[in-house]
Amino acid sequence: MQLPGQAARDWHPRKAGEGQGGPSAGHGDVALHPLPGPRAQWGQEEHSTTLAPLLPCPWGAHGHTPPCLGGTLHPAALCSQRSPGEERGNGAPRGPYGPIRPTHTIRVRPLTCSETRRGDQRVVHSLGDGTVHVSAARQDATFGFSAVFDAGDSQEAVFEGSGMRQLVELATDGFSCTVFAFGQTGSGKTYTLMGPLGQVQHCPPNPTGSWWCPMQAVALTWLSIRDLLSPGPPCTLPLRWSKTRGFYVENQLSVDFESLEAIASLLLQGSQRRRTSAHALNRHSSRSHALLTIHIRSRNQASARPSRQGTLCFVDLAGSERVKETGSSGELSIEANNINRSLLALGHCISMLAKPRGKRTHVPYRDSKLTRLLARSLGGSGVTLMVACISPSSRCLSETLSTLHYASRARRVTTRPLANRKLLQSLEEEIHALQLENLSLRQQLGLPRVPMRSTEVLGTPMRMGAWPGLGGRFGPAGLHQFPLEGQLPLEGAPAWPSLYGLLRDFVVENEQLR
Ligand SMILES: Nc1ncnc2c1ncn2[C@@H]1O[C@H](COP(=O)(O)OP(=O)(O)OP(=O)(O)O)[C@@H](O)[C@H]1O
Repeated sequence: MQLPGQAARDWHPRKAGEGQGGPSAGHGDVALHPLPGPRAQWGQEEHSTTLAPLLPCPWGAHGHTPPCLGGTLHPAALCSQRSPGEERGNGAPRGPYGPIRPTHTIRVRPLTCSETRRGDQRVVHSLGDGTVHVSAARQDATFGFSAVFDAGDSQEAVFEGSGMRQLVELATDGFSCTVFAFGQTGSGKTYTLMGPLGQVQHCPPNPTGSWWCPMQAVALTWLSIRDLLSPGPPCTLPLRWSKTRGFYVENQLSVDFESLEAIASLLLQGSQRRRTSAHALNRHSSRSHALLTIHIRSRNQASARPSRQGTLCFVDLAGSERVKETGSSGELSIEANNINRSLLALGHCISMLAKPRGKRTHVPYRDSKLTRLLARSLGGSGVTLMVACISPSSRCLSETLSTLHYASRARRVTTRPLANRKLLQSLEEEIHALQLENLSLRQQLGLPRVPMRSTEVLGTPMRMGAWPGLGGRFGPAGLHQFPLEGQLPLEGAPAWPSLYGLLRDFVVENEQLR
């Protein structure tokens, strides 16, 4: 299949599930870094918006080093902006990396031309240090978040300061990562995820062809799910559930890329397929939620090392709308009600997830298509970054306050990230090889042998179940009793060891011995 005007060699569509088991031939030059791209239609009003996606290059940070040697890949990196003690619930069960709270970032957009013309006051101010102040008669309030970006901050500042870069690095290491943009209509969600003109850079090619990144994109309304990458007339796709995959969209088109231009072009066409309408607050208001998923897979066939398979999902939620303020009527007002309905369902899930584990009852994921698809990102094994977008205008005050309260509530939600099983296996192999090498270096230098750190016998690759603390709970030592993605450790399970930390220790020791 080929999109109009798109060179066939540039992209390679597949239905979801086709050829997902391993790297496909010839799709190596995938680049997910901002590049100059054509003008996008997702959210243009007074400011021009273009495809300058906040999608960095997966191999840029550490693509040619063994997994995790770069030292920046621990999910704790995402916690660095949090206050002490926030990361771990008291006595809460831990994943391999401990419970993680989604990082919460606020982005305040500039006043638009029409707001300035109308004489709207600027009532939202960043006070620095992750604090945002809303000042208005009788409604003064200050909120604290991981980071706050003001009207003058660039896309790059948001990318670097919000933790998005670490998120991408985690995705390249096998984690399931999600970036949510939410907020009132016209608050800059699409702009934040897609970016402005001229802020894109050239991305280095993927020289070893070691990554393979099929991409999928859907638009969701209350009633239907549509493929944004599939050419031809729009058709509704079914939402299914399976034990292994959880909720997923059936027959979704998956597109492989060989160049960033191809991604930019396809995103542009995808964005044009997403329905937008004009109302009083946004001339190009999105009438659906958009989910863009990039499956990041390494293609390390030569070493026969298991490949890493992470995902990076960008969720551009449709904005909440007060029909009185947007002036919507007819079909537009029905759409607005449906958007609000699905955002309410999302809010209910977040409220429930934000409760302490003991007090949590049923999380109503099944209440909407949106919450079904986001179930894993919200409370499961993924790493999530939430960007709340707000308008600084006095006219939007009540919506702004409600977004900030919503974001504060969402801060209490934790997830327990699990990298995929293959990655963990490859980490263990890496640790084992280093351990042997260090031992032999010690012998050559006449240094004493250090005690082994696990129960394994030298010469036998370490097994996941062999780590202290794992055997008792998840099965006998020496067996692969690692929970699958989505299967979370049980309440009260012993702390999981940090393979990353151990690997880093061995690398440091190795460097010293050399
Ligand atoms: N940080 C920013 N800097 C400059 N312009 C911005 C910024 N954020 C948003 N804008 C402009 O504000 C307008 C609305 O932005 P956008 O369409 O991204 O909002 P939205 O939240 O996605 O709206 P909706 O929910 O209605 O789709 C656009 O014209 C966009 O270019």
